[in-house]
Amino acid sequence: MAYRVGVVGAAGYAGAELVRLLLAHPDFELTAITSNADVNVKLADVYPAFAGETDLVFTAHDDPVLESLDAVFLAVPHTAAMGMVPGLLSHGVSVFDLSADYRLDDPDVYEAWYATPHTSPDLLKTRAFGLPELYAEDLASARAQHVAGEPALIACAGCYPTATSLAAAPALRMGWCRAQSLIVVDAISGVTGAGKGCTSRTHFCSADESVEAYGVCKHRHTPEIEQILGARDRVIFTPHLAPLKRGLLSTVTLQLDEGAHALSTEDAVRAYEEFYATSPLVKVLPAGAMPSTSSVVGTCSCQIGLAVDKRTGVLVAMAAIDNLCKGAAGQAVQCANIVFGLDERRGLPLVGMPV
Ligand SMILES: NC(=O)C1=CN([C@@H]2O[C@H](COP(=O)(O)OP(=O)(O)OC[C@H]3O[C@@H](n4cnc5c(N)ncnc54)[C@H](OP(=O)(O)O)[C@@H]3O)[C@@H](O)[C@H]2O)C=CC1
Ligand SMILES: CC(=O)N[C@@H](CCC(=O)OP(=O)(O)O)C(=O)O
Repeated sequence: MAYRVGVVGAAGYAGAELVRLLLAHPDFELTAITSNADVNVKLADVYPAFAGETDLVFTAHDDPVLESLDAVFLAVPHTAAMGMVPGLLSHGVSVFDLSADYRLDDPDVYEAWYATPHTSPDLLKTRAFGLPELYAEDLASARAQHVAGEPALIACAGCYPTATSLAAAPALRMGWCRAQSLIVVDAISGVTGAGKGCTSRTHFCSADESVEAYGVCKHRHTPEIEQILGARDRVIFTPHLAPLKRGLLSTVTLQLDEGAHALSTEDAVRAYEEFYATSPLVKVLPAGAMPSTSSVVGTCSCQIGLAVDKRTGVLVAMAAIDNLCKGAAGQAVQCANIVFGLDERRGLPLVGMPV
């Protein structure tokens, strides 16, 4: 039996990626796609990549059919999502929210970073955090809710927090890092990370042939990364925009504790391989190999590379993902697979284009 699902915000970049994945998924029947800007327009007229594959037509974001579905994926901006989630849940629809609205545990932290009061803070206590490799228990609870006939709310992790945390969390959880030390994150994203709308920063003439830092010391993903890593006020996060369509590389520098100074790169690789032994979407590369965005673009895989610098006593942990896939749509489908009792890889592309 196929589960009936919908995508709200399907004309946006993350929404269109959801459509790509869901149309190819054997267990989900994509029943509704919404866009207010393109209502009554055929999907293939907006994204010619879908020509000949589907006759789906956009309906409005408040299409009542959404309330009858098994699950809805929300690919709308933060603040818009929290206007929709309580209503969908009240109709028994599970929600996979790609926005930041339900990611932060503390509504005051949300208000401080998003300049908007949270309108359904109670849901923050029961939502699952959608980063399966690091929040298996949350996803198991969401699965149990589904089995019990209750709708689940999954707050899918952000793109930068996903790559950064997959790179850094094992070292922190295994106790390798010096207590209270700073965690330095330099990350690079392709321009689709900024969504479909064009700004002076993302305009071709600004973004092409240039790499620039932005949001320095004030990016809204900082508290999300700190929450996942359990490192409040210790993350220095510097995102950069690069002239790529898709792809995100996060390079994290972690100060090793004296007890971990004997660690070699090979030891670190072995320990990370063990940490991710039951996480099929994460590929830990051998010592000396470097993750690259080109290897993961179009896939839901995350490649991790590691290097220990004995001279300075740091671990450099790097993770490459496709911001639209493992960083957004693919991770949402991975979470849905788990909630609906399917193999977490079901329907997800895992091997990129070799060249
Ligand atoms: N792009 C990325 O790499 C990632 C994105 N995300 C998150 O996914 C969500 C979508 O991002 P992205 O696809 O990049 O954004 P886009 O700007 O490309 O698309 C946004 C979509 O949201 C809809 N929308 C805009 N405003 C509203 C509103 N007020 N109420 C309801 N719907 C609205 C638009 O609908 P319409 O068609 O009517 O204009 C559009 O379809 C965001 O929350 C983003 O933070 C998460 C991780 C990575
Ligand atoms: C390149 C670029 O501009 N990226 C976006 C982040 C991507 C995103 O969609 O944010 P969420 O993961 O929180 O949804 C930014 O820096 O705001």
